[in-house]
Amino acid sequence: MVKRRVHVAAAAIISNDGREVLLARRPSNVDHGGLWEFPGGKLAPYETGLEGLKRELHEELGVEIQRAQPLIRIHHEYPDKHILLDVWQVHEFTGEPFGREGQAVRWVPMKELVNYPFPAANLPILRAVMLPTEYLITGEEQDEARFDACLARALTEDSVRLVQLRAKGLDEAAYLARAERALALCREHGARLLLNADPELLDRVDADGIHLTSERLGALERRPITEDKWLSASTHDCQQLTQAARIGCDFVTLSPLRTTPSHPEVAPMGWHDFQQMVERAAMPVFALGGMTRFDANHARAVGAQGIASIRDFWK
Ligand SMILES: Nc1nc2c([nH]c(=O)n2[C@H]2C[C@H](O)[C@@H](COP(=O)(O)OP(=O)(O)OP(=O)(O)O)O2)c(=O)[nH]1
Ligand SMILES: [Mg+2]
Repeated sequence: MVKRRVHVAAAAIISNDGREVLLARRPSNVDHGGLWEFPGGKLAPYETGLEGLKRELHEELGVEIQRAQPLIRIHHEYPDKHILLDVWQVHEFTGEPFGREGQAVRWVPMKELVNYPFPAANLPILRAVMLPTEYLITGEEQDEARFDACLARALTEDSVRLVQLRAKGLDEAAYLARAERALALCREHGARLLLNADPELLDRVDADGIHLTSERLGALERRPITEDKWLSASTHDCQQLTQAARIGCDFVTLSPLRTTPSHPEVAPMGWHDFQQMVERAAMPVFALGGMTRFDANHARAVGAQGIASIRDFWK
């Protein structure tokens, strides 16, 4: 049987305060009936994703999109069809949303999203909705006071909300001490902290998750931490992306996009290859390697979650 290919545009509509997202419930008489979804629907012939989304949100909710940005694209095999979910983050709209087709519609706090039953393809969308566009990786720093000052600056002035504590030069005791201070700073600013360390360290510091080096990623058979924590990993090629999906990573970095002073010997992949790999990855991907915040829009446009960087944030 040749499967039908269906291109669906869907919207993550975020409330003004950034805390809630709008969900709709699929009627009981359609496929995936009774499950919750991000409003949207199938594209008409020759429609682009954004055109189709505008039409669907008008038809289903009575709202007009003013500003939207690509969030994530997911290819998913259902038993009867191959579906491309083309998800947009809607930042601004006019009109008061209501279920024009009789469907239930509800604003749901981000934290409660995981309690709603969704179609199987939707898990990566939940991850993407909760993630910011920028992922800070901490710089190698000898001096603890300087470390604290750099992190505090990035959290306040750059409004960074996702931090990876990378400190290859520290022994375990020094790493743990730094992690405790970094965690306190992150909590103060509502940011999440992932430890680039042995997953077992999460028993010692109650951080928000673990970032795996590609070496740790390759050695794992299964997800090393519980579902309530976040798991990210460093990847550089398709094989590592597949491994990250296999062990249930929530998101990844993919590098090096450009040549960087820290890894001058590694050939950069460039935007073309990056885009092709991101398109096949069913999880949020941060572009890494010579990235600055000025690259974030372009990263989004080619399907990424955003950018990860040390140098652009560490000053
Ligand atoms: N809108 C939407 N569809 C989703 C999500 N997750 C998911 O697997 N799907 C699937 C379910 C359907 O097979 C397909 C969307 O088709 P649909 O039936 O809603 O299409 P439509 O709104 O154009 O409705 P219709 O006029 O064809 O009845 O995508 C999601 O979060 N939102
Ligand atoms: Mg629909």
